[in-house]
Amino acid sequence: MSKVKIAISGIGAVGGYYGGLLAAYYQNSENVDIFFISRGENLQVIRKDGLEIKKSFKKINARPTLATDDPAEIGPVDYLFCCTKSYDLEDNIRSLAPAIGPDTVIIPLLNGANISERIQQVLPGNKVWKGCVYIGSRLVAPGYVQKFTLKDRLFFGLNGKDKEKQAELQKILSSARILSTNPDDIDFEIWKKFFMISTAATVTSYFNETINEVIDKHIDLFITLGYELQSVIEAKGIKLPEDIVFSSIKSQQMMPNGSTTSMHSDFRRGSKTEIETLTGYVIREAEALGLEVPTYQFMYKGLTQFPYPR
Ligand SMILES: NC(=O)C1=CN([C@@H]2O[C@H](COP(=O)(O)OP(=O)(O)OC[C@H]3O[C@@H](n4cnc5c(N)ncnc54)[C@H](OP(=O)(O)O)[C@@H]3O)[C@@H](O)[C@H]2O)C=CC1
Ligand SMILES: CC(C)(CO)C(=O)C(=O)O
Repeated sequence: MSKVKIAISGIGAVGGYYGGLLAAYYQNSENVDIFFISRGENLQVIRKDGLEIKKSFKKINARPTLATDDPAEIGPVDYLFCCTKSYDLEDNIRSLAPAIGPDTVIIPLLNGANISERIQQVLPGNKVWKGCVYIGSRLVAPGYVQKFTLKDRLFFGLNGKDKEKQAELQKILSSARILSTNPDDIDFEIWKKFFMISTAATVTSYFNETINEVIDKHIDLFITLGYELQSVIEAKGIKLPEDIVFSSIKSQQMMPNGSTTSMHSDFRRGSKTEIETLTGYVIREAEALGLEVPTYQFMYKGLTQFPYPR
């Protein structure tokens, strides 16, 4: 039997965490090869010293079969996890062409409501599943990923399709101690995660405060964003849990003090951000549906039209 080839594109906070756990477990495996698609100084450090992952009190060093910035060195893989940011999703997917064959399954782990659909538009003939993750992690230095939340869950799938292949992937993940769920209704999970991250990323970035700070000081606006987003998602015909506005905030109260969203971290660093995917998307969808989302609108305006206080 030929080896299962798995590539992870974007060895940052999310790709580094999941790719790292896979590479550490399958190092020297006769059945599975793990490839990292990375670049720059991060790639140089990983090639030299491996990738270090800090998870609670544990440190794991991971060395993939190959770490490269050239997907042609890898060739077509069985599974390709996409873990870059959403602002360069399409360009990144095009650059991955040499690693994508007719049987390659693509699994995006990015935050966003329509990430798989965006990939499918670039690759209309390929298999694109859906995915999302609940972890909080950061690439704190080249070659070094820290996970700061206890929460640790990866959801993936494609409603009712490819079940056998999904079972194969889930076995590969669980052997590497990656907690994953392959639900019957992956769309539900994607929208639930989008709900959580869109509201939290928007409010933490707007106030330049951590999740617990905005819960303490601006709970009213956090809730209002939730109601606005709930109205948009429901108008699209998507069913969410009835208590989504409050359960979503409650689930984030469990995050360690000082935790914030990755979009807020990007604003703080002065980097490019995912605002169009996490905030702008809601405004554009609301407009198309003829709905008002005033709180989203003023926060979006504040975040896009004024210099960010740092
Ligand atoms: N961090 C978190 O806790 C969570 C993040 N997410 C989501 O996951 C996605 C990824 O986020 P995160 O991991 O934090 O982001 P990071 O910026 O930490 O990681 C993305 C990585 O992708 C690399 N990259 C981008 N383009 C390419 C390319 N063409 N070739 C090789 N490498 C590339 C970046 O390199 P470079 O630095 O050189 O650009 C970077 O190292 C986002 O959608 C985010 O919202 C979801 C849940 C939790
Ligand atoms: C808020 C958090 C850490 C929760 O998983 C997240 O998804 C993100 O920052 O992108």
